[in-house]
Amino acid sequence: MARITIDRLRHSYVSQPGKPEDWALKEMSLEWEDGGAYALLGPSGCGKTTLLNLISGLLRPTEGRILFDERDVSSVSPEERNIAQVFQFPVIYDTMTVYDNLAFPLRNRGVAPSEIDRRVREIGEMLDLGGSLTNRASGLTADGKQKISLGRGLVRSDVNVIMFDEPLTVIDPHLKWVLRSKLKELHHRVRRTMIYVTHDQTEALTFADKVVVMNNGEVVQVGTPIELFERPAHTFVGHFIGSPGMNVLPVALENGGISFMGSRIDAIEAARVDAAGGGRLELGVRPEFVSFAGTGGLPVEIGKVTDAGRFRIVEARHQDHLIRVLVPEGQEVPTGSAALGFEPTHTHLYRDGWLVA
Ligand SMILES: Nc1ncnc2c1ncn2[C@@H]1O[C@H](COP(=O)(O)OP(=O)(O)OP(=O)(O)O)[C@@H](O)[C@H]1O
Repeated sequence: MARITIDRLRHSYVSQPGKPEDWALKEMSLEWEDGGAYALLGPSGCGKTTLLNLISGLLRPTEGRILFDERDVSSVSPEERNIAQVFQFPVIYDTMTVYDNLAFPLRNRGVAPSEIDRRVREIGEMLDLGGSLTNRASGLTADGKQKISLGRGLVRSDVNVIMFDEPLTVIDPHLKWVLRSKLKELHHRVRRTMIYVTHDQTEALTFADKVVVMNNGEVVQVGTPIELFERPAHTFVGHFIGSPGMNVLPVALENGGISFMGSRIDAIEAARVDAAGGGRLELGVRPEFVSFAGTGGLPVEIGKVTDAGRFRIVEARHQDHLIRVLVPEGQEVPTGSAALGFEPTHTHLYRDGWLVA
C-alpha cells in the first residue's frame, strides 16, 4: 500500500493548451494517506476519469507529478504501478470457478499454492463467497461478479491502491446498499488505500472518510462528509451535496449589514466582509438550518409542501426567490405568510462562489 501524492498536476487533451477551458484537469495538489478510503465525486465531464487514468498510468500528465510514497511514478507503466481496478462492468473469467478467478492474479505472480489457498479462502469469506468458491463464475448475479472483481484486487498483497470506477452502475437498486455497506466494512478490515469514483453523493458519502469534490476539472473541496455538509467551501458543493441542496441567495453589503433583496440578514455579521473586496456576494444556508421565526424574520409566502418521510420540504418565496425549509415530522408548517430565520453558525457567505472564511 502507498501514500499517493498529486503534485501540481494538470492535464490537457489539446496539443498546445492556452485557454483555461483547454485544461480537462486544472492544476491540483492532493495527498491521499496510506490506507485511507477516498471518494472522487463530481458530475459527468468534471474530470474524474482523467484523474483516475493519470493515477493508473493510462495517461501521462501534461504537467506535474504523481508519487507513490516517495517514488515519482508519473512516467511508470500501468503494470508497474500495481493498481487494482474495479470497473462499472465486472471483469471476470466466466468459464472459471469463483476460486480460480480469485486465485488467478496470485498464480500469475508465482505465489506458492498453499499461500494462494489461504488468501483465496480468506477473501472468499470476507466477500460472502465462501459457499460458492467451486461454482462457475458465469452463474453469479451482477453483484456476485462485481465482488469477484473486487476480490481479485484484495487477494494481492502487492497492490498500492484499489480504484473503483462507478462500481455499482450495473447492480440492482435493492442490492446497491448491500454492496455499498460491504465495501465500507471491507475497508475497515483490510485498511487498504481505496479510491472510489462516482457521481452519486450517497455512494461517495457512505464509502469515504474523505471526499474530493470536483467540478469543471477543478477540485472544489476535500473534506469529510460532515465538513461538506456543514461548511461547503463552494456554492457548487452546497448544491451538489444534500437533498435538497443548499439555498443560495444573492446578498449585498448595505448600511453596515448584510441584506437580501433589501431585508437585513442578522445571521451573518457584516464585520466578516471586506467591503473593498468586490465580487458577487451570496448567502448559503441549508434547508436543515432554516426555521420559521416570529416577527423580525425574513417575510415569505409559503408554497408547495412535499412529504419526504421523516421530514417535509417546504418551498417558501421571498419576492422571486425560492428558499427551501426542512421541517421535521410532527412540527407544524404555517400556511400563507410566514417569516424565516437562518441559524447563524450554519449560514455562510460566499464571494464569487467561494466561502468567505
Ligand atoms: N480522450 C479525450 N480526448 C479529448 N477530450 C477528452 C478525452 N477524454 C475526456 N475528455 C474531456 O475531458 C473532460 C473531462 O472528462 P472526464 O471523462 O475525465 O470526466 P468524468 O468526470 O469522468 O465524466 P464521466 O463521468 O462522464 O466519465 C471533458 O470535457 C471531456 O470531454
